[in-house]
Amino acid sequence: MADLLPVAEAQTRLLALAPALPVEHAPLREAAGRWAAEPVIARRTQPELPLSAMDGYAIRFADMPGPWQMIGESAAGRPFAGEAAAGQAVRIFTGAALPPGTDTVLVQEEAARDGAALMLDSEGPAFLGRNVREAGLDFREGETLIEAGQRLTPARIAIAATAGHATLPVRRRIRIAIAATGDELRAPGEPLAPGQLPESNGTMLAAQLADLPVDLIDLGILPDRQDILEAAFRAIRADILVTTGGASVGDHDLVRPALQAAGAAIDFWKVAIRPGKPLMAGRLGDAIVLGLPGNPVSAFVTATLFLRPLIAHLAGAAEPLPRTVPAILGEPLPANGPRADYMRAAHRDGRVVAAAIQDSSMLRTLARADCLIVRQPHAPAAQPGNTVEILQIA
Ligand SMILES: Nc1nc2c(c(=O)[nH]1)N[C@H]1C(S)=C(S)[C@@H](COP(=O)(O)OP(=O)(O)OC[C@H]3O[C@@H](n4cnc5c(N)ncnc54)[C@H](O)[C@@H]3O)O[C@H]1N2
Ligand code: MOO
Repeated sequence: MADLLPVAEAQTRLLALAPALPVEHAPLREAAGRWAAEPVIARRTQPELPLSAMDGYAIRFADMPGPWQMIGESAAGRPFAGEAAAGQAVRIFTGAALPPGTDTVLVQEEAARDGAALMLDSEGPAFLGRNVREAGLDFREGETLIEAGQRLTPARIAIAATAGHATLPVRRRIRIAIAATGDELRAPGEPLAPGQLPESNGTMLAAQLADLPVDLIDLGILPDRQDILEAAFRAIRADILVTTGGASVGDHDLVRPALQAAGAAIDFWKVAIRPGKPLMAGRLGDAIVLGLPGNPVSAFVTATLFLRPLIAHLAGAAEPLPRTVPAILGEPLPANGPRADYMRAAHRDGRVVAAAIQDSSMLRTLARADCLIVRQPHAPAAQPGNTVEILQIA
């Protein structure tokens, strides 16, 4: 197994092939799901003024227990114009600015009204500042709200909007060409002659990348012909070329020779991983090439561990690799061999159980799985109740 590259080393070498893509300023809705290319700094303080957290009455706490004289109203976006003096109160609503002279909000459920007179109907606010959101409670102008390399999640898009940004700095979108290879493949739904098979890897990969900032170039199904593969690879104008199939050692596994004939420099081929051993990576002109194995489960696992991280890295992610989480094993596992194993598994009664058959051609076990149990090379046998690391996939 000396010729098989450990998974972590292969990931490091793949990411090292990636250039730094240019930064652009994308409108917030287009920036969502991408990664901040620079820190995002607050351009304003939130809230800018003390605001009421409840519907009720703005009062001075020193006037407790009342009564008060009502002098006006403050609503969100329509603040009270004047200032409250001792003994005065202002009707106020959630999100409205606290009128000058007041410091506390009496919620309306604890108050009684008689015309312009306001009285307590229970104990009232317990302390000065009750039900008031102080200026700067959320954040202050100049504070860093999002670090460079963090993903622009829905919450981070919202805070950027609140902080005064209409656009955010992100790496430009990534152009990715996907080619399935194999004479036996036909587009999904097409009639099949004996020995033919519906193409599924291209569709699966597109689905696996649906949440990433990529523009797909679909090269469709390429035949097992080195000259045709080479011509197709030469014509690529993309940041990443992904192929599936033809990566192994058979007479019809022509992706590597075709890439080399097209001028590609292969950085590595074959990784100590199951499934997915014949994975290859390299450069073809300006493009990074990733050759995934053809077995559907192998393509899925290597896309999870290599293709998605490569895209995240190009897109500016500080932490592009998928993160495992601990889980409790429900059934025993045998000792592992020399390759890291990513076993299709599912949660059952709060524990994870690996599928009985781990064949890399079987989409049914993959479709039933909600996680992959990660077994390090030479991991000893594991028993129910042991903690294992998993990658969530559904
Ligand atoms: N003598 C050896 N044989 C094999 C080795 C080896 O080391 N020595 N490695 C095995 C491993 S591990 C894998 S994984 C496979 C993958 O090889 P390839 O990348 O060359 O894959 P293909 O032979 O082209 O296809 C494998 C299998 O998957 C089906 N397939 C391919 N593409 C698609 C697609 N786009 N959609 C659906 N199904 C696809 C294809 O029909 C084959 O059944 O090699 C082992 N062999
Ligand atoms: O390692 Mo290959 O990916 O199963 O069968």
